[in-house]
Amino acid sequence: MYSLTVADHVMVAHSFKGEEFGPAQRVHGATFVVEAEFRAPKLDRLNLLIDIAAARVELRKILDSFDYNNLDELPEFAGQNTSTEFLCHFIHGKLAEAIRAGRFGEGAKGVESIKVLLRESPLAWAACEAPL
Ligand SMILES: Nc1nc2c(c(=O)[nH]1)N=C([C@H](O)[C@H](O)COP(=O)(O)OP(=O)(O)OP(=O)(O)O)CN2
Repeated sequence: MYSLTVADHVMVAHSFKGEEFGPAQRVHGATFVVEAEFRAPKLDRLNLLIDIAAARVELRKILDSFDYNNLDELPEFAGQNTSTEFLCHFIHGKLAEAIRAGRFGEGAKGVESIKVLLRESPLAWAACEAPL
């Protein structure tokens, strides 16, 4: 199995509902480092898993849809606790959609699974991994 990972980052504000969150019930900021790992059992005719530039562009587009925003105010996230885990799943869904829509090009047809990992600090991170 091959894997290819691209990374970027996103800056947001958000708050959480639930006493379990303590001070994080108040609006606070977060800068997430985002890693998207694509896996495929074989390479395309150019010996690529997917084109790195295409992957970076698509990941950036997804992050731009909520970068520098208060997630509490975006209809897309209404009623959700936008936890690190939740955002991993959200980004995973958007990347899977982009691959299915052919926005990663022909080579991406071989991609079997994606893992999205978000680091919310050097001490804590979460990931969501699922087949396409
Ligand atoms: N499973 C998760 N737990 C928490 C997340 C998360 O995304 N997934 N996020 C937060 C907060 O947004 C923030 O990152 C940390 O808030 P904080 O209140 O400092 O929480 P800590 O658990 O680190 O520390 P406390 O001792 O509870 O204050 C919180 N949890």
